[in-house]
Amino acid sequence: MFGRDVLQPRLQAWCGDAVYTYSGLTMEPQSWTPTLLAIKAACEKVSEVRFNSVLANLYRGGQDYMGWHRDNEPELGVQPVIASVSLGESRRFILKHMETKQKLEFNLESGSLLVMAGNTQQCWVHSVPKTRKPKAGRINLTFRLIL
Ligand SMILES: O=C(O)CCC(=O)C(=O)O
Ligand SMILES: [Fe+2]
Repeated sequence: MFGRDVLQPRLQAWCGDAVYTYSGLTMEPQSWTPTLLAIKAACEKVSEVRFNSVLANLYRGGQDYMGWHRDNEPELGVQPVIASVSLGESRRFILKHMETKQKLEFNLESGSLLVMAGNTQQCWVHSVPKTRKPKAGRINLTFRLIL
Protein backbone atom coordinates (compact mmCIF):
# COMPACT_ATOMS: atom_id res chain seq x y z
CA MET A 1 0.00 0.00 0.00
CA PHE A 2 1.28 3.50 -0.67
CA GLY A 3 -0.07 7.06 -0.89
CA ARG A 4 -1.92 7.20 2.39
CA ASP A 5 -2.68 4.90 5.29
CA VAL A 6 -6.35 4.43 6.11
CA LEU A 7 -7.54 2.50 9.15
CA GLN A 8 -9.87 -0.32 8.15
CA PRO A 9 -12.13 -2.12 10.65
CA ARG A 10 -10.53 -5.46 9.70
CA LEU A 11 -7.21 -6.69 8.26
CA GLN A 12 -6.78 -7.06 4.51
CA ALA A 13 -4.37 -8.57 2.01
CA TRP A 14 -4.43 -8.62 -1.75
CA CYS A 15 -2.91 -11.47 -3.78
CA GLY A 16 -2.62 -12.01 -7.44
CA ASP A 17 -1.37 -10.60 -10.67
CA ALA A 18 -2.56 -6.96 -10.61
CA VAL A 19 -2.49 -3.78 -8.52
CA TYR A 20 -5.96 -3.07 -7.13
CA THR A 21 -7.67 0.13 -6.06
CA TYR A 22 -10.32 -0.66 -3.48
CA SER A 23 -12.32 1.96 -1.56
CA GLY A 24 -9.70 4.52 -2.58
CA LEU A 25 -6.78 2.32 -1.46
CA THR A 26 -4.14 1.12 -3.88
CA MET A 27 -2.97 -2.36 -2.90
CA GLU A 28 0.23 -3.91 -4.27
CA PRO A 29 -0.27 -7.64 -4.86
CA GLN A 30 1.34 -10.36 -2.74
CA SER A 31 2.30 -13.66 -4.37
CA TRP A 32 -0.06 -16.59 -4.67
CA THR A 33 0.41 -19.42 -2.19
CA PRO A 34 -0.24 -23.09 -3.08
CA THR A 35 -3.30 -23.12 -0.76
CA LEU A 36 -4.82 -19.99 -2.30
CA LEU A 37 -4.22 -21.42 -5.80
CA ALA A 38 -6.01 -24.64 -4.82
CA ILE A 39 -9.01 -22.72 -3.41
CA LYS A 40 -9.03 -20.50 -6.52
CA ALA A 41 -9.13 -23.60 -8.78
CA ALA A 42 -12.07 -25.05 -6.81
CA CYS A 43 -13.97 -21.72 -7.12
CA GLU A 44 -13.25 -21.53 -10.86
CA LYS A 45 -14.66 -25.01 -11.33
CA VAL A 46 -17.92 -24.20 -9.54
CA SER A 47 -18.45 -20.71 -10.96
CA GLU A 48 -17.17 -21.55 -14.48
CA VAL A 49 -15.07 -18.39 -14.78
CA ARG A 50 -11.40 -17.65 -14.23
CA PHE A 51 -10.00 -15.46 -11.44
CA ASN A 52 -6.63 -13.68 -11.28
CA SER A 53 -6.72 -12.15 -7.82
CA VAL A 54 -8.12 -12.45 -4.33
CA LEU A 55 -8.90 -9.98 -1.57
CA ALA A 56 -8.45 -11.60 1.84
CA ASN A 57 -10.22 -10.06 4.83
CA LEU A 58 -9.58 -11.04 8.44
CA TYR A 59 -12.38 -10.19 10.88
CA ARG A 60 -10.62 -10.53 14.23
CA GLY A 61 -13.87 -10.55 16.23
CA GLY A 62 -17.42 -9.21 16.25
CA GLN A 63 -16.21 -5.59 16.26
CA ASP A 64 -14.55 -6.04 12.86
CA TYR A 65 -16.93 -5.44 9.97
CA MET A 66 -17.35 -4.45 6.34
CA GLY A 67 -19.61 -1.45 5.66
CA TRP A 68 -22.18 -1.18 2.87
CA HIS A 69 -20.48 -1.16 -0.51
CA ARG A 70 -20.52 -2.50 -4.04
CA ASP A 71 -17.60 -4.15 -5.79
CA ASN A 72 -18.04 -2.09 -8.91
CA GLU A 73 -14.57 -0.77 -9.68
CA PRO A 74 -14.16 -0.28 -13.44
CA GLU A 75 -11.38 -2.88 -13.65
CA LEU A 76 -13.88 -5.58 -12.57
CA GLY A 77 -15.99 -5.04 -15.70
CA VAL A 78 -19.78 -4.65 -15.98
CA GLN A 79 -21.16 -7.85 -14.49
CA PRO A 80 -18.31 -9.23 -12.39
CA VAL A 81 -18.44 -12.73 -10.99
CA ILE A 82 -17.02 -12.71 -7.46
CA ALA A 83 -16.53 -15.95 -5.53
CA SER A 84 -16.56 -15.48 -1.75
CA VAL A 85 -15.17 -18.23 0.49
CA SER A 86 -15.64 -18.06 4.27
CA LEU A 87 -13.41 -19.78 6.84
CA GLY A 88 -13.62 -19.81 10.63
CA GLU A 89 -16.36 -18.05 12.59
CA SER A 90 -19.72 -17.58 10.85
CA ARG A 91 -20.91 -14.00 10.22
CA ARG A 92 -24.02 -12.35 8.81
CA PHE A 93 -23.74 -11.15 5.24
CA ILE A 94 -26.50 -8.83 4.03
CA LEU A 95 -27.42 -7.80 0.49
CA LYS A 96 -29.65 -4.72 0.10
CA HIS A 97 -31.31 -3.73 -3.15
CA MET A 98 -30.51 -0.09 -3.88
CA GLU A 99 -33.99 0.83 -5.16
CA THR A 100 -36.47 -1.47 -3.42
CA LYS A 101 -34.37 -1.71 -0.20
CA GLN A 102 -35.18 -5.45 -0.15
CA LYS A 103 -32.72 -7.26 2.10
CA LEU A 104 -31.33 -10.78 1.75
CA GLU A 105 -29.45 -12.19 4.72
CA PHE A 106 -27.08 -15.12 4.83
CA ASN A 107 -25.20 -16.69 7.69
CA LEU A 108 -21.88 -17.43 5.99
CA GLU A 109 -20.47 -20.52 7.63
CA SER A 110 -16.98 -21.96 7.50
CA GLY A 111 -16.34 -23.64 4.17
CA SER A 112 -19.23 -21.92 2.40
CA LEU A 113 -19.00 -20.41 -1.08
CA LEU A 114 -21.17 -17.47 -2.12
CA VAL A 115 -21.02 -16.44 -5.78
CA MET A 116 -22.12 -12.91 -6.72
CA ALA A 117 -22.80 -12.47 -10.44
CA GLY A 118 -25.08 -10.82 -13.00
CA ASN A 119 -26.40 -7.45 -11.77
CA THR A 120 -25.46 -7.99 -8.12
CA GLN A 121 -22.84 -5.21 -8.10
CA GLN A 122 -25.04 -2.85 -10.14
CA CYS A 123 -28.27 -3.14 -8.14
CA TRP A 124 -27.30 -4.28 -4.64
CA VAL A 125 -24.97 -3.17 -1.87
CA HIS A 126 -23.62 -5.66 0.68
CA SER A 127 -22.12 -5.63 4.16
CA VAL A 128 -20.89 -7.74 7.07
CA PRO A 129 -22.24 -5.89 10.13
CA LYS A 130 -20.60 -5.55 13.51
CA THR A 131 -22.05 -7.69 16.27
CA ARG A 132 -21.94 -7.62 20.06
CA LYS A 133 -22.11 -11.42 20.14
CA PRO A 134 -18.75 -12.96 21.03
CA LYS A 135 -17.14 -13.97 17.75
CA ALA A 136 -13.86 -15.70 16.96
CA GLY A 137 -11.83 -14.86 13.87
CA ARG A 138 -13.14 -15.22 10.34
CA ILE A 139 -11.27 -15.13 7.06
CA ASN A 140 -13.14 -14.27 3.90
CA LEU A 141 -11.56 -14.67 0.46
CA THR A 142 -13.16 -12.90 -2.51
CA PHE A 143 -11.77 -14.14 -5.81
CA ARG A 144 -12.03 -11.62 -8.64
CA LEU A 145 -10.99 -11.16 -12.26
CA ILE A 146 -9.19 -7.87 -12.82
CA LEU A 147 -9.47 -6.99 -16.50
O1 LIG B 1 -16.54 -10.83 4.24
C1 LIG B 1 -17.44 -10.96 3.41
O2 LIG B 1 -18.23 -11.90 3.43
C2 LIG B 1 -17.63 -9.90 2.34
C3 LIG B 1 -16.35 -9.36 1.79
C4 LIG B 1 -16.59 -8.33 0.74
O3 LIG B 1 -17.67 -7.86 0.53
C5 LIG B 1 -15.47 -7.86 -0.07
O4 LIG B 1 -14.33 -8.31 0.12
O5 LIG B 1 -15.68 -7.01 -0.94
FE1 LIG C 1 -17.69 -6.77 -1.31
